[in-house]
Amino acid sequence: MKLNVEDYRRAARAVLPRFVFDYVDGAAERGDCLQRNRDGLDRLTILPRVLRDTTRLDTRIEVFGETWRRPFAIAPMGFNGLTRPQGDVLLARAAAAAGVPFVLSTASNARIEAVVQPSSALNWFQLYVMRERSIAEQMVRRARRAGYRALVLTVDVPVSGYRERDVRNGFKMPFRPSPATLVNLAMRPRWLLRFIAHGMPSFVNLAEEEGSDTLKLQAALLSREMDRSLSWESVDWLRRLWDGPLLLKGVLHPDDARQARAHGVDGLIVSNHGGRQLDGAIATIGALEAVLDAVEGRLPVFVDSGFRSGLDVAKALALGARGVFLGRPLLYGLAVDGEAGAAAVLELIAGELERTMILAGARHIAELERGLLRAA
Ligand SMILES: Cc1cc2nc3c(=O)[nH]c(=O)nc-3n(C[C@H](O)[C@H](O)[C@H](O)COP(=O)(O)O)c2cc1C
Ligand SMILES: CCCCC(=O)C(=O)O
Repeated sequence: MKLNVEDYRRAARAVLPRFVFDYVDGAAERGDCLQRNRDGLDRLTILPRVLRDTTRLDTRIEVFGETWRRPFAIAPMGFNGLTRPQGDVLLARAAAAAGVPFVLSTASNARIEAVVQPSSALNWFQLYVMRERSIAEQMVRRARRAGYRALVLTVDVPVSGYRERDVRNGFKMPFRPSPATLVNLAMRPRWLLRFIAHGMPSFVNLAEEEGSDTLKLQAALLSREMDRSLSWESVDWLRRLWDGPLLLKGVLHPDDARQARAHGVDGLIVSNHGGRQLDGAIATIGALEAVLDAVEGRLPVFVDSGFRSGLDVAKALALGARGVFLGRPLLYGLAVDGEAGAAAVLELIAGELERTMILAGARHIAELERGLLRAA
C-alpha cells in the first residue's frame, strides 16, 4: 500500500536500476542541503483555526491570468526518459489531467513539440543556456511556436553540483556501466526490457541544431556544462526574445530578487535545485520570507526543494508563496506506475493539502496566511 510520498520513493527504489534511482534521488556532496530543506519545513508548525464552515473548499490559484486547479506544479527535470520511456509525455499528461502546469526541461528526452498538451494552457518550458547560445535561442523560438506559455530560466547551474552517487556509478555520457551496474541491471528486468524496447533516451532537442556535434552536446548537457558568462545582461537578452511570462528559477538572495524585478522578470522560483547544487545553500523555506519582502508583492514567488506532502505545500503558501513546484515525488510515481503513478502522487498531495486546509480552518488559498504558522 502506498499512502505517502516516502512509500512511492521506496517502491521506486525497488523497480529502478540503482544508477537511475541514485540520479533521481541523489543530491550534492554530503546531502546537507537536501536535509536542511526538510528540517526547515519540519520546524514550521500550524496553529489551526476551528469552527469554520469548510464544506466548500477551493484549492485553485490564478497565475499569469490562468487558473491552476491546485497550487502546485511539476518541476522541470532532465532525463525523465530514463525513469520511464516517454517520461516527459507521461508527466505532462498527468499534469494536464490534474489541471496543474508541467515544466519541460531543456534536457528532456521528448521533443518540445511532442510534449505540449493541447488540453492544457499550462505548458511551461525550462531553459538552460549552454555555451552555444544559438541553441537556447532556437529552443525559445520553438517553445513559443509550440504554444508554451511561460519560460523558466534556471540560474543555479553555472556548473554541475557534485553528485557523489552519480560519480560512483559512472553515470555520464557515453555511459560505461561497471560490472556491478550490469549485475544490478539484470535484477531490474522490467525496467531493462522497456529500456531495450525503446533504446537509450537522448536529449532529442539538441539534435535539431544543424551541423552541430550532437554527441558532444549531449555529453555537455548531461555534465551540465553551462554558459558561465550568464549575467543580468543575458536576462535582458532573453527578455527581448520571449514576450510571455519569464521566471528565474534558483534565486535565494533578496538582492537577486530585487534585480530580477528591475530586469523585467515576471516571477521567481526560490529553489536550491532540490539540494543538488550548492550543498551549503540555505533551506528554501528559510529563504522565502526575505525574497517575498524584497519583491513587495509585485511578482509571484514560487518555491521548491524538499516538498513531500500537502502539508508542506500549505506551509509555503501560508508564508506567502504563490505556489510550489514538486520534483522527485513525481519521478517516484512515474517509476512505479507511469502516468497513473504520477497522477496518483499529484492526487495524494492534493488530498493531503485539502485535509490540512480543513483541519486548519482554511477554506481557500488566501486563508492560508502567516497567522497559521508557528516555529516548532
Ligand atoms: C532528476 C532531476 C533532474 C532535474 N533536472 C532539472 C532540469 O533539467 N532543469 C531544472 O531547472 N531543474 C532540474 N531539477 C531540479 C528541479 O526542477 C527542482 O528544483 C527540484 O527537484 C525540487 O526539489 P524536489 O525534488 O525535492 O521536489 C532536477 C531535479 C531532479 C530530481
Ligand atoms: C541531465 C541534465 C540536467 C539535469 C539537472 O539539472 C539535475 O540533474 O539536477
